[in-house]
Amino acid sequence: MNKKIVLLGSGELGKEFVIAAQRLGQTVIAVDSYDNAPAMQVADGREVINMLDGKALDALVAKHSPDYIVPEIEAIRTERLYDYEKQGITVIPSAKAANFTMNRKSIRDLAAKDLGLKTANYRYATSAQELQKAVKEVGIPCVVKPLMSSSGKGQSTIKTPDDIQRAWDYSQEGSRGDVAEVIVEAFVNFNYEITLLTLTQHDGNTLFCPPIGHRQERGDYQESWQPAAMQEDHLKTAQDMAAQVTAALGGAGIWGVEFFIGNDGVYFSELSPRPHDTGMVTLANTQNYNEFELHLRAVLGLPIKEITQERIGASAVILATAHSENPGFTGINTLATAPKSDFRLFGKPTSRPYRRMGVVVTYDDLNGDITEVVSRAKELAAKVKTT
Ligand SMILES: Nc1ncnc2c1ncn2[C@@H]1O[C@H](COP(=O)(O)OP(=O)(O)OP(=O)(O)O)[C@@H](O)[C@H]1O
Ligand SMILES: NCC(=O)N[C@@H]1O[C@H](COP(=O)([O-])[O-])[C@@H](O)[C@H]1O
Ligand SMILES: [Mg+2]
Repeated sequence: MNKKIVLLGSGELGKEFVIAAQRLGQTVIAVDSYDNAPAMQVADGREVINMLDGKALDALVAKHSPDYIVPEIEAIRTERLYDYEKQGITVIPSAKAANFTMNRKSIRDLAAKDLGLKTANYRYATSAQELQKAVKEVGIPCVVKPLMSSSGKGQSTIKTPDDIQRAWDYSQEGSRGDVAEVIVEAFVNFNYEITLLTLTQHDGNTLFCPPIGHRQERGDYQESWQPAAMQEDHLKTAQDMAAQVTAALGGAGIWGVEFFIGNDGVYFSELSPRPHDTGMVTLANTQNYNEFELHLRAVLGLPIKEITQERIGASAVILATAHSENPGFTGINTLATAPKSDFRLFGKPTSRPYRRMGVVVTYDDLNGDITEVVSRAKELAAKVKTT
């Protein structure tokens, strides 16, 4: 069963996915907009194209005629994926999932309006003037995000009316794709937030990983841990919502479904139809299969009967501090000698401030102390500096 997979996006998440695929003898062509991206370094082949260019995507798919197309980022001309599905290529998890999640409007309207899930109150705006009006309607504080962006790019919080113009300008700098529109969401004063990794399978058996807690700065994750302590009824509510939204989008794979938990219950935030950055905590072997192995097995249609928690764990990111064409690290020996921990350096060929360059994972056995495991991950990550 050697299958050919075209991976659209070749960052750190793709790299671990390719490693999982290689271990089961699959062939992967890794694609991104720049050469020597992390996943390319371990794949069978590579292509450098602009994935927002439909013609370039068509040519790539025609050239390789893969069994599977696995999107790894959002910035893809996802409308084209429906056609590839019609040609008999399996898009993971489905063309609809990739298409709806690339634009915050489609996924938010599906969740809030069609499925009636609880979300932050929200409006859309296509100009600074419309944003003024939208902010009045949802109230201050509120969060502004480009419809097409990820990892917090172009995202900011409005705390006073004076912030509105700046939030608009910032959203336009951080937006990728060709849409100028933003979503403005009421600020949810949550107690904590989680990612619920959800596995959908061809046989209809949907499974959930233990919830992952995480902390964000500038809209980007800093640490994550598993399991996140949670009230049983909140977990059940989140699982129900995750089952509904993944069923509406269709297909098999791992999904990172994000929730805020406040005093007034569980809010659906957004989801990735692919491995999630906060799910890198599973690289600490917290589960019988990490999120990348789960994704690969779901892609190949290998049945997963259960997901079990084997350890507790945490992850903390290693971020670059400066622009470099030849990034390096100091402090790696400290990581190498630390007990109950491991790390990844992604091999990104260039750095810019706040670019994620690596990750530290820590773990303990099931009766360990999660707070201690998280502090250890943070302390270790802080010992590494990029040069
Ligand atoms: N309405 C909100 N109220 C309070 N906090 C929010 C709200 N929206 C976003 N945040 C905070 O910002 C973080 C990033 O937001 P979101 O997940 O929407 O951005 P993103 O760019 O899609 O990030 P990623 O691609 O990494 O998941 C959230 O995890 C949360 O901490
Ligand atoms: N929140 C989404 C996320 O974490 N995506 C991961 O980051 C890479 C882009 O990194 P880069 O911006 O450093 O090239 C993506 O390719 C994916 O692996
Ligand atoms: Mg998010």
